[in-house]
Amino acid sequence: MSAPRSHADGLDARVRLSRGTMDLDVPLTAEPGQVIGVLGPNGGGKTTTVLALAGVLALEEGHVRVGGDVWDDGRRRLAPERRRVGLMLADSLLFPHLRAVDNVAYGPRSRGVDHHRARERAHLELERVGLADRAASRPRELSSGQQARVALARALATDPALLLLDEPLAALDPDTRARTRSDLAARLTAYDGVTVIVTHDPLDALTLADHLVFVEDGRVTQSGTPAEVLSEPRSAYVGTVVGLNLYAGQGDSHGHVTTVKGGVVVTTSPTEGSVWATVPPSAVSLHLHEPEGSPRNAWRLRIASVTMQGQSARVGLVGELPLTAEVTLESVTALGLQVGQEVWAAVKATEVRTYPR
Ligand SMILES: Nc1ncnc2c1ncn2[C@@H]1O[C@H](COP(=O)(O)OP(=O)(O)OP(=O)(O)O)[C@@H](O)[C@H]1O
Repeated sequence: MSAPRSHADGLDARVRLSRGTMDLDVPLTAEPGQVIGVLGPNGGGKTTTVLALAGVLALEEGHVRVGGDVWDDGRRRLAPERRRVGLMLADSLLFPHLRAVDNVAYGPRSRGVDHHRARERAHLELERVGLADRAASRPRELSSGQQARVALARALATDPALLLLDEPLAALDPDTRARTRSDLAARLTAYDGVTVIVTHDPLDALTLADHLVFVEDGRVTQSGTPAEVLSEPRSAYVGTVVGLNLYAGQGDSHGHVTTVKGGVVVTTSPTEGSVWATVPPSAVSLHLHEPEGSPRNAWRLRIASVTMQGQSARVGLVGELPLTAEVTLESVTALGLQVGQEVWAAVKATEVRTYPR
């Protein structure tokens, strides 16, 4: 029987360093085979974390241990080229004059593997990303999605214990992105090292990662499985990513939550004390007049934005309670919704969830 896998065999890191005005302190642990999705707003510290794991930036404190090897202990740092690490960025950074197979073989070659074995390995890695028949193509003869797959093959050709993907799909158009995302997911399933993927795209994170870590202003604001994060977001940014209206507030035993900005939300599932309250945008209905039958939640708000999304529209509302509503296109037309207009927004108390903050 094989020994159970643990963080000691995978990634065990606490990345502490300052960069400019940012003070970064990010713990990250993962078992072999796990995919960690790192998300966060611009400037939050995601790329800095990746650069520290790769060894490009030194830790000031903390540690990076991978597969039981110490890569950085805050005093001594293993050079990037001596780490078993694979890196893939938004720009695939392929050598334009080299064929795909030689681009992939470059990694093992630069680590001392002989020419023949490096090329053999490169062919195998190209086959694993579905590009066996494009080995002789140069980057300019490949589509953007194929170039991304060559970059992935190159990152994996050195048998990294840690694979770092920083916005790997960001440069692709939406169709190519969707296809490459599923190719990437398939390849990662067969990879037994730890993967850390930095992304802005919730879909990338939810489809590729089995654990999410949100980094905002140098700190982890939430971490958990996608299901945990989806059901209980714990920062305004996470709320936006998972597409829920999220309010911090104080709850009482009668189901009233007074939000920190002053608005009141009523729920049938009260939690007392410091709470988060969520309202799904699809649960918000909009009306020109005060809704009858007095729903427990009705606010008079002003429309700040209307964005079409397929067959529905997202309506941004401001006032005593900032709110996003998702309504049908028919409602937009029937109500004649326009930016600047005042409307009533109603939400059933049964649709409001609360949980401790
Ligand atoms: N070379 C640098 N010198 C000084 N400060 C820097 C440097 N690079 C980044 N920073 C600062 O470090 C912080 C984190 O940057 P980082 O690139 O890690 O963020 P990020 O989360 O990856 O953002 P983005 O999503 O925009 O790529 C930022 O506030 C930035 O101002």
